[in-house]
Amino acid sequence: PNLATTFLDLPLNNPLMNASGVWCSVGSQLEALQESEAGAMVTKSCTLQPRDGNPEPRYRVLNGDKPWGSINSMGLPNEGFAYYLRYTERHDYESKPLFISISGLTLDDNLAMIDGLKDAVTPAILEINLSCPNVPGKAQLGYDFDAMDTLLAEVTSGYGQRSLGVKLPPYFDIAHFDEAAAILNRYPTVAFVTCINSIGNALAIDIDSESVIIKPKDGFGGLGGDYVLPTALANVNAFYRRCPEKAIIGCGGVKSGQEAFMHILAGATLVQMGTALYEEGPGIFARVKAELSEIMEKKGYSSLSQFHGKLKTL
Ligand SMILES: O=C(O)c1[nH]c(=O)[nH]c(=O)c1Cl
Repeated sequence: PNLATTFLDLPLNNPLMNASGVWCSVGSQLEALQESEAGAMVTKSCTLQPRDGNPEPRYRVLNGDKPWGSINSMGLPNEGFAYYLRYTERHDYESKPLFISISGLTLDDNLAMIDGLKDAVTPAILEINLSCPNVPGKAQLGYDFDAMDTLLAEVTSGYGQRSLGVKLPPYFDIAHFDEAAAILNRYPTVAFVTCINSIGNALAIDIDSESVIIKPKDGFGGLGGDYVLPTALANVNAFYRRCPEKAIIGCGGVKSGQEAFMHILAGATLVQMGTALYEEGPGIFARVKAELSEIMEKKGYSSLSQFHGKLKTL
């Protein structure tokens, strides 16, 4: 079977990539992704200035030996926009496409980063993060539809005719799928939607210590891993159905070829891995590629297009 695909007219060897935030904050990690079997890669969401982020412990896998997922409240630690812009200038675009994720703390910061990017000659693809749940005092843009609309109006005009994408939080209500999609569909240069970011503000408890397990925010943090797969699939399919002109990138609960296959069936063109990558490292891409290929072989599919978005209903 052939795992090759295209995204915004760029060729990819396979549809797998990292989720922003995982294994992509510093040069050594980015180089490891570059060397890995990932079909594409994305940088850690950045702010205009470097940030230390929240106090540790701020990431934990949940339930010890049999982890069902992760909880994190990193707090947007990153090396700052200029660092990632420099990486976009030294990335090997022949080997795989690069996405750059920005998550400005203010509209002005987002516009400043957009301004820095729009003149850049690099073909890095912009993914704007509207869904960081862990910056104390900063509500998620993705849950404030007016603010999201205003940001998209400003950002798309600042970015001109260049295509870009948005990273959305999970939604849990059909009316919210409808409203978010209606906003996105008013911005034709928003060429893709990445669903989902972590399920925000979960709480994990350790009964031995009778305590929370991460330090920031009294233990509240974003949930990833097996726990979020059904919600991730729903968001991928909801936006796939509602935004026929846009590509969907699936993220959430992918740890093997099985979940990658589900995301593609639900409408994802590319598939991101976060928690599973954090735990296994960049070798995961070769493993999941082989597993996806085996599933396709068994089902008689020779290309992704033969089942992409072909989820059946009853
Ligand atoms: O705490 C974080 O850095 C973080 N953590 C997440 O789970 N999603 C995000 O978008 C971000 Cl920005």
